[in-house]
Amino acid sequence: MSADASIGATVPATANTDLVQVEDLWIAAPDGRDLVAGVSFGLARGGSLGIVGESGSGKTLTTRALLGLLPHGISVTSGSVGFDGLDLRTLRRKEWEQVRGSRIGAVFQDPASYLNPSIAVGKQLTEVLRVRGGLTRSAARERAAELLESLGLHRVDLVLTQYPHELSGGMLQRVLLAIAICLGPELLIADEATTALDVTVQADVLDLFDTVRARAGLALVLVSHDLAVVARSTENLLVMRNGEVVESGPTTQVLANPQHPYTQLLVEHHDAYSLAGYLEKETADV
Ligand SMILES: Nc1ncnc2c1ncn2[C@@H]1O[C@H](COP(=O)(O)OP(=O)(O)OP(=O)(O)O)[C@@H](O)[C@H]1O
Repeated sequence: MSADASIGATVPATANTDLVQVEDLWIAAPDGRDLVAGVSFGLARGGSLGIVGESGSGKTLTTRALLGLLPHGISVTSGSVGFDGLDLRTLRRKEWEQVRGSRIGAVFQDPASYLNPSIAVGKQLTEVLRVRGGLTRSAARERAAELLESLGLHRVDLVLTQYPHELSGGMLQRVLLAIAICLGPELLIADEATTALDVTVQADVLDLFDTVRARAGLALVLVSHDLAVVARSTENLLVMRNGEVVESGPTTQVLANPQHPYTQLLVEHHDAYSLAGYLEKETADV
């Protein structure tokens, strides 16, 4: 799909055909303090990018800029946030509706807080398919069941009638993922989406990201404090500290052979065993 010329402004044309082009992004707090300072990265269509860094390093704010959802009072002060040739900074509220949730989907750490506790999850999913996807009631129901089944849920007819509190964390994350991908986005943002899950469920959900990406050619931005998670699921990596990118490059290369002292520290303090499997090949190549 190409940029819709009817919404927003386009980013200056370059030879770069990346789906996501973030250039020299600065984000500031209400008191003027810089929270994100000069972050740049690109992400190819169908590609994957991990963002790691300690708490407060600016990972979430960077991805929130891609969703046009910065917390109240926090603003982008300069730089550009390009998506398929569109400058997201110039979108108006109405225009965001054509992008957020449809062309860019997102899943977060606490799926329950993104679902309405008093509405059955099936209704929440079918509403998106009906209202935003234009499907009829019965087509939406059929599509919702299909989607949940493809995301590894069993007895989906029952699940569709259940309320968020009746589902486990892993099931809720699958429901949220179904909502995030049901309109066929080109980009999925996953911000600590597997952090609260136990290790086996976490692996299942990460497998689902792979499946969905392969099936739909989806690009992925994966924010995690866990180096093993990004090592497993992303091709390229940004390491952030104090709002800045201190190191970037192919994930296996950055983690197997970190150049910046901060990345070295992160790798050193990470459970070496959990990283080893993913880095084996790279280490053998170095
Ligand atoms: N609503 C807010 N008001 C003021 N400062 C904020 C707000 N949200 C985030 N910040 C500040 O912005 C900086 C970057 O926050 P951000 O949430 O992007 O970090 P992060 O790397 O995602 O951390 P974590 O891993 O803890 O989620 C931090 O210093 C944080 O305190």
